[in-house]
Parts: sequence; C-alpha cells; structure tokens
Amino acid sequence: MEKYRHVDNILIITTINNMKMLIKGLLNPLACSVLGIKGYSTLQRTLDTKDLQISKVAANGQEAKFALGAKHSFNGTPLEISLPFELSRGQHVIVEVTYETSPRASALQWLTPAQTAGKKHPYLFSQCQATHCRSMIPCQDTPMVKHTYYAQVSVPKELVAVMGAVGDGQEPDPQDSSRTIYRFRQAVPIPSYLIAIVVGVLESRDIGPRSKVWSEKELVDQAAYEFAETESMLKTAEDLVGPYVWGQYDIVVLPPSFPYGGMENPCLTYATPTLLAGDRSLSGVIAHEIAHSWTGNLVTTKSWEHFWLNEGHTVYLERMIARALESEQYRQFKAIGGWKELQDTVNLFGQSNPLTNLVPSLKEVDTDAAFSFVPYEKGFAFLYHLEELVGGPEVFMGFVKSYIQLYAYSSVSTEEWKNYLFTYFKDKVDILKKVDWDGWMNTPGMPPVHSLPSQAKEEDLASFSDADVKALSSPQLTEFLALLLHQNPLPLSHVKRMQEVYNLNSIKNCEIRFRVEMILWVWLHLCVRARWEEAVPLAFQMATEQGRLKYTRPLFRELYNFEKYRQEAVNMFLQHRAAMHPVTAALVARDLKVEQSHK
Ligand SMILES: CC/C=C\C/C=C\C[C@@H](O)/C=C/C=C/C=C\[C@@H](O)CCCC(=O)O
Ligand SMILES: [Zn+2]
Repeated sequence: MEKYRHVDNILIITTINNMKMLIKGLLNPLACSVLGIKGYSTLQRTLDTKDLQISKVAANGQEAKFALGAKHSFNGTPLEISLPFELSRGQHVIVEVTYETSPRASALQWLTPAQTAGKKHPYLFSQCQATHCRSMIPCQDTPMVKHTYYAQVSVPKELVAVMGAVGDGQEPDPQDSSRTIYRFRQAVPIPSYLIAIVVGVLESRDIGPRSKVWSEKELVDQAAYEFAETESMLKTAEDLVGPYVWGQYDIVVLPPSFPYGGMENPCLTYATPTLLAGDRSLSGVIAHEIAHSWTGNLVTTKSWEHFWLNEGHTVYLERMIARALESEQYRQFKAIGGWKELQDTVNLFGQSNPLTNLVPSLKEVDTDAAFSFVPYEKGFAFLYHLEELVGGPEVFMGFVKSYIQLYAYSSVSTEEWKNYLFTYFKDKVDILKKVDWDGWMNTPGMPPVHSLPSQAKEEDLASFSDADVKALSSPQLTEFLALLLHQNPLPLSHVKRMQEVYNLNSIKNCEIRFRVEMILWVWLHLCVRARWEEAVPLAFQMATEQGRLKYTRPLFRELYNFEKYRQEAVNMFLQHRAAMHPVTAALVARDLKVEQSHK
C-alpha cells in the first residue's frame, strides 16, 4: 500500500513579533490534490483558518482571489481560494498565503516577562491539538491528512525557538541584526495538530544520545535530573514496537500555565513543570508521550471520534513500558488508578452522557469540551480485556506491534482497527465475536466488563495505620488519597484527623516546588469537598499558580460548589483569566458559568 499518499509539504516563514506571528505559509504542489477538491476541473480550494488576517494569496506566483466563508462558533472560518488557472489531474501548484495571527489565537499563549521564571523576556508556546492549528496556520486541520513541513522562524536574538521537528541550523537574520533565524525540518508526514513551536529564553541539557531537555535556566538542571530515564524508556519502547523513526526526542518544560501533563509533539514532547517532583515519580507521563511516537504520531486516528485509538493504545503501551522497567504489579497498580480516573470522569459527565462512549459522536461538539480520560482509560480497559481474552500481554503485544507496522504513516478508523484485529487473531474469531462490541464502543458510562484487578476496598482503607501511611512513597500516598476521593465525601472530622496525623497542609512548604503537586491537589480536593474552610485559601492558590486542567478545573469546580465561596471562586477566576491559557480560561469559564471572554 502506498504509505505516503497525499503527502504534501508546508513551508512556514514566520517573524515572531509581540503577540503576533507574521507568516508567509507556502503550501506545496500536492497540497492542492487533497484540499477538499471537488474535482480537478473546479478551481476552488478550501483551507481551515481561525481568527487569521489574510492579506494575500498567490498560486504559482500569480495573485489568486480568496474569500473567508461563514465563521463557526468554535471551528473558525474556511478560506476559499480561487486558482487563476485550470488544473489538470496530478498538476503541481504552489499556494502562497501571506497573513498574520490574532493576539487571541486559540493555539497560542503569549506570556509576559512577569509570567515567566526569568521575568525578563516574553514567552510563546503553541498547543494545536485538537483543532487549534488553524488559528496559527491556514491548513487542512484534520488528522486524516498528513504532511511534512519546513520552517524558518525569525525571533529577537535574546530568544530561542524550538519546534516539533529536527533543527536545521540558525543564523543572524540578514534583514535585521537584532534577530536570529532558526530552521526546522519535519521529514516524517504528520497531521496538523502535531505542529508545535516554543519561543523563550531557553537553555538545554543533554539527557541522552538523541535527547535534550529544554526550559528556562531556572528549571533546566532539575528537569535534566527528573527526565534522566528518557533513553531507557525509548529503548524499551523500541524493543516492544520497533524503531523510533523521528530522529530526535527532546522534552521542553513549559511555564505552569500549560494546560496538560504532556503533549506528544514529534521530536519535542511538551511537559508541565508539575512533573518536576524531584523523585522521578511522575515520569509515567514521559513514558506516555514517548509511546505516542508510535501510537498517535505514526498511526493516527482518522478523526477525533476515534481518539481512543491514539490514547487507549498509548496508555496500554505506556503501561507495557512500566511493566518492562518496573513490574507487572506496577502495571496493575497504574491500571487500578486509571479505572478510578474513568469512574470520576463518568460520574462528572453523567452515566448516560454520550461523550462517555468510547467512540462518541462529535458533530457540533467542541473537542476541548469533550476531552476527558474516557479515550485513555476506557480505551486501556478495553485493550486489557482483549489481552485477557486472547492469551495475555505478550500475545496481545504481537497484535499491537503488527498493527503499528501495517498502519504506520497512515490515519485509521475504529472499523479498520477492528477488521485487522479479527484478521490478526484469525484463530480466535469465536472468542472475539463474544465481545460486547456495542457495550464497549457505543454505550455511555462504565465498561460492560471490569477485568482489572480488585480495587482496594473501603475496609482496606480502615486498616491503614498511621505508620503505614507515613511509609508510603509519593505515588502511593497520592493513590491512597485518590482512593478517598472516589468514596463519598469525607466528614469534616475525618479530614481534620488526617491533618493531625499526616500534617498534609505543611506539604506546600516542601523544598522542591512541585514535588507533591499531585498529592496536594488530591488532598485539597478532599478538604474542600469536606467543606473545611481552612483549606480554601491554599486551594485557591493551587488552582491559580499553575494551569494544568487536571488540577485547575476540579479545584475551581469544588470551590464553586462550596456555596459560601462561590462568588470568591468567580472573582478569583476573573482576576486570573487574562493570564490563563486560552483553553483553560474557556473551560473554567464554562464550569463557573461565566461569560466567555473575547479579548
Ligand atoms: C472525545 C475527545 C475528542 C477529542 C479530544 C482531542 C483533543 C482535545 C484537546 O483538548 C487536547 C488535548 C491534549 C491532551 C494532551 C495530553 C494528555 O495526554 C494528558 C492530559 C492529562 C494530564 O494533564 O495529564
Ligand atoms: Zn496521550
């Protein structure tokens, strides 16, 4: 099968100025062969855009007429280009779009010097998944289309630019000696959501033969220590699923406003600074992002309805890496934690909410609002269930490796994945036919089968002694507290007793800034849910000092649900909104029933 069908290239020539990217994006020949073309005779080409100011379009150097279509509430505006000449089948044409981005581009967060660790220079980072690339580049903003790209980025010489691509040199900007040009090449075809750029006062440290860690200098040595296991994770993943095709594997630690734990941009994984626990206890997120180098970035979901193909397989592979590096018991421990995350999500969305389907309909649904742990943990639970049916982890990993080899560089749907599962396990078709496919794929709520190891039970909790809890490692203590979050709200007396015994509130003074971010988040969630007023100021501090959605949204929701502090929660959000990432601000506004901002 031709692996590179419809590969086209995007050339990005950009000058980064304050709050704007002035870009001349060039779409190369083959682009037009996939641009929603209705037929080779028509001259209409359509690209996705959002809040872009288009100044000029040319085709093979000839000015081309263009028009922006109807603006959608969250999907942006189609850019319709009329080519000034007829096209014949297979003909090549270069489409050149000159434009600039908006200060409110949803893919970009522009940080003032005050919001950075160094406090002297501004900072920019992009987050394109799922459909924000169109606010940065006019493109075919769908995971079913893959393209290579080459980029030339001009930035003030005090700043450094990195991208989700292999660096191709840098030199002073010939047009402005106060600026530097950085060049990048992504030679492996990728979907638009994996285009990534970070610009700031960045330093790097080598952490392996193909890996650097990047961040502001204030965090870079801590980050180098935290992510020192990267190469062993990469090698373990290669042993499991084949060669790493991307060349470089770097990690950039972003400012605390970054909304996610990590993001799998090829060659450049993004990481939240809340992973800098000081004891490498949160490196599972890096294993997750490394696993995406195969499941998600090489084999990609064809549309966001099939997102579970990216995330379910990646969580499964992440936990197989953990199994190889730690133990099968550790994989089970993480699986139990994942099942509880799934229970939380289903409780939050509602048992009958169709967005808790493994394959939801997303028609007219904002993917950011639809995002949850369902594709991750219901997807993992489903693959774990299949693993048990077909004969265990080694047998099922044979399928996963084969599926990756077959669909590498392509985009896949659930139906295609299922067809190959039946082909691969042709001697187990009778077993596979007994799977409750509709119950797993198209039914809301918890899975029809719970095949994970038994949960710690309520009575187990009671058996914990003070000494037991004090002996727990960070991840174990986090898991212990998370167990309590899944029970009914603790009485205020219990939470106060826990504070007496474990002195968890003092945890905020820990010498390493984020060491117990996760524990503190769970502990504060428990306290506010128990309506313990003494915990409220710390909860507000935690909810606003970092912007990881996994922490920020639940804390703001819990504070909003604490009647006495509802107005304070709204006021605190309004006070911090301008400094928040646009996606975080939009989602917390929705949670607190506050009007969206249109800055
Ligand atoms: C059913 C949902 C369909 C599509 C959603 C796709 C993307 C949603 C968009 O909001 C981007 C999500 C990016 C996630 C990045 C990293 C995650 O793997 C980890 C998030 C949890 C964490 O903070 O650890
Ligand atoms: Zn992921």
